[in-house]
Amino acid sequence: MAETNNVKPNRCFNPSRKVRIIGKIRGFTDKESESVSKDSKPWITVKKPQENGSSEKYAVFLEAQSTGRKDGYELDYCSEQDEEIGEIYSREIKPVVSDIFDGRNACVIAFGARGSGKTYTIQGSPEKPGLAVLAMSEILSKARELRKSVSVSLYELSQDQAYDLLNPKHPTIQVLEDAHGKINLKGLSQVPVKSISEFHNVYFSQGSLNSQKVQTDQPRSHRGLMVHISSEEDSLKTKLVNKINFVDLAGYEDPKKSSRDGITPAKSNGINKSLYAILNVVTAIYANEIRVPYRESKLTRILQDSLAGSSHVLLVTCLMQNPVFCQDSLSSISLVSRSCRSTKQVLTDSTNRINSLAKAKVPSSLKSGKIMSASLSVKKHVGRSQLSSANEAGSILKGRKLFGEEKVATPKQLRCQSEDTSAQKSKMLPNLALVVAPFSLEEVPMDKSNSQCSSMIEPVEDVNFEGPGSQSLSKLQNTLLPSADSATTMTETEASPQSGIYHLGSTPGANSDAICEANNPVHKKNDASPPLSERIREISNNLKSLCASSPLSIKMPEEAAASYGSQLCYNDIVEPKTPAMELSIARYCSPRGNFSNRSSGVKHSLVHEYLSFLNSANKEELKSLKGIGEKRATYILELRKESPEPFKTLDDLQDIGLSAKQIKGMMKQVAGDLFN
Ligand SMILES: Nc1ncnc2c1ncn2[C@@H]1O[C@H](COP(=O)(O)OP(=O)(O)OP(=O)(O)O)[C@@H](O)[C@H]1O
Repeated sequence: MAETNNVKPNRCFNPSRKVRIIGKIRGFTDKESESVSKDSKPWITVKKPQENGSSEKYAVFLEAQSTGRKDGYELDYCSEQDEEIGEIYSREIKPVVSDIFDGRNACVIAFGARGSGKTYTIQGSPEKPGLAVLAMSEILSKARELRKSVSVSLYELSQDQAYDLLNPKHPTIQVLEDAHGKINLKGLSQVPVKSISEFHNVYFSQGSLNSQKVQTDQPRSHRGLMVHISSEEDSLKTKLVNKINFVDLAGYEDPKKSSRDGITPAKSNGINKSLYAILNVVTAIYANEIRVPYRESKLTRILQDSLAGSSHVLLVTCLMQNPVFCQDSLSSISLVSRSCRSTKQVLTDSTNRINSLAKAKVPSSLKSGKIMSASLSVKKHVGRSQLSSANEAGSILKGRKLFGEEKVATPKQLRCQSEDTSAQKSKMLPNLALVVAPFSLEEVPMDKSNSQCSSMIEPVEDVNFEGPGSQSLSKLQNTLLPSADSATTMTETEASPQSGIYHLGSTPGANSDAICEANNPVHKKNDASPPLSERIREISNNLKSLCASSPLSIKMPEEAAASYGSQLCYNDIVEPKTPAMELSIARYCSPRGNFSNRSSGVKHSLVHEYLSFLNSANKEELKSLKGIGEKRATYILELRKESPEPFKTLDDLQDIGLSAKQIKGMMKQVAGDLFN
C-alpha cells in the first residue's frame, strides 16, 4: 500500500467547503514512453502555491505545441505528473472520512478523456491501490473503533440504465424517491465487508474489473462504488446510513471525432450527455443554486443524496501528459472549468483564442443543418437561463457563506450582481433566437455559453445551405445571432483582458469588483443597449418577416404576435413567451407522407395532453389512469410541490418507477381508449 503518513495535510483544505476541483496528471505508460523523445518538454505543467503567500492556489498550464496556445487553470489542488495516489488521498479524502462518520455524505468523481487514468485513480490495482481502496482501509478501521457496520454496492451505468454488479444476474437498478425525497435504489445489492481483504475480494474480483461482463458490455460506461456506513445498534427502521461514493466516469470523447470503439455518434452523445449532466449538477452545487438538476440523468439521481446538502464533493480532473491526447485533455479541463463561474486570464499569449471567440458562436450542428425539435430546446435554454438569472444574486451571496469565505458584499458588488441578472436576461435573447431556427443545438454540450470551451464551440464560418431553407438561415443568422460587436463584448466578459488562467474551485462570487465589472458587459453598455422589450419586438419582427419569405414558415399565434407588436412594456417579463410553431409544408407531399406527418402530429399532441394531465390532475383523477395507484398518485403530487411541471417528456415517467416498456404500454392504452 502506498505510504501516506508523511504527507502534509493540504493547507488549503477547508472542511466547510462543499465542492473541490482538483487535477491529476497521468504520465506516460511504458508503451507510450517508447514513442516519445526523452528531451521533449512536458506540455502540462503545475504551479504550486507560493510560499510567500502571494498565491494560495495551484495552477495547471497546458501549452499545445501544435498551436502554441497556452491556457492556465487554477485548481484547488493539482498533483504533479505521476505523483502517488496516496498524496491525493491524504490531502483530499482523509479529512473527509471522519466527516462521514459524523453524518456528512461524500462523493469522489473522476472525470477525464478516455485513458486519462480515471480507473487508475479511483480503483487502482491490488498492488497500487486507488483512492477508493485507500479510503476503505481507513473507513473499516474507524468503523471497528466506533462500532459501525460497513457495506458496499457496485454498479455500472450505460445508456442511462444502471446495473448491479454484485448480483451475478446484473439486474437493472430503479431509482425511486419516497414522499420525503429519500432516494431508494431498488435492485442495488449491498454486501457487508469487515476487512480490507474482504473488500478486495468484492471490489477486484466480482464486478468492477473485467471478470464479469455486464449485459450492456459497453466500452464506455460509468462505474460506481457506494460505501454505506451505519450504526450496528440501530434497528432497521431507525437506521441512519451515511455514504461515500466513488465514481469512475466514462471517458469523455469529443463528439466531433469518430469514436475509438466504433460507438455510434448517437450513443456517444448519450454518454457525453450524462457527463454534462453530472458537471451541470456540480456547477449548480458549486454556485449554491436553489435548483440542482439531479433529474438530468440516472447517475445524478443515484448520487443525489451523496451530492446534496452538506455533502463533500471532490471532482478529480484527469489529464494526460502525452501530447498525442492534447486535445482530449484540453476539452476535459475546459468542460470542468465550467463547474466554476469565475474566470480570470493571466497570460497574454491567447490572442488566437480571443480572436476566434470574438466571432459569434454557432454549434457544429447548425453547420450540418440537422433538423431538431425546436420547442424542446426553447424550454431547456430559456428555462435554465431564467432560473440561473433569478437565483444568481442570492446564490452568489449564499455561496460565500457556504464556502466559508464570509465577505460582506459591498453595495457596489450587490449592484453588480443584480445587474448580472439583467445581463443574463439579455443573454437569453440570443438563446431564444438561435433556438427558433429549425436546426439542432443538441450538440452544444451545455447551454450557458462559455468562452473556455473554445474547443467545443466552433467559430462562425460562412454557412452555405442549399435548397429552400438557405435564404432563411442566412437571414436568421444575420438578424438573430448576436452581431460581431456583441459577440466581441460577450467574449470580453468571459475572458478577462490578461487572458489565460481560469479559476477552478475558487469561491463563486468572491471576485473583486473589477472582475465583476469586467464580467458584466451589458452593465457597462447599459445606456447604449435597448431595453429587453424592444429587443424582443425586434426579434419578433425579424421572425415575422422571415415567416413571410420562407417556404418552411413559422407562424406566430395571433395573440402573441399582437402583444409583441404592441407597445406593451415587458420590463416585468421574466420569460419571453415561446411562439408556438406551426409548420406549413409547401412542398408536395404524397398522401402517405401527409398521413404519416399528421399521425406523428397526433401522437405528439396526445403525449403532450397526457403529460399536462399528469402535471395538473388531482389525486383521484390520477388514479383513474392505468399504472397509477395510490402510492404513485401521492408521489406525483409530491413531485409537483417540488416543481410545478415535473413531467416534460415521457422519459420523466421513469422517475415514478415506470419502465420504458410500461410507459409505452400506457400510451398504447391511452391511444386505444380513444376508439372505445
Ligand atoms: N499515474 C499512472 N501511472 C502509470 N500508469 C497509469 C497512470 N494512470 C493511468 N495509467 C495507465 O494508463 C492506462 C489507462 O488508465 P485507466 O484505465 O485508468 O484510464 P481511464 O481513464 O479509466 O480509461 P477509460 O476512459 O477507457 O475507462 C492504464 O494502462 C493505466 O495502467
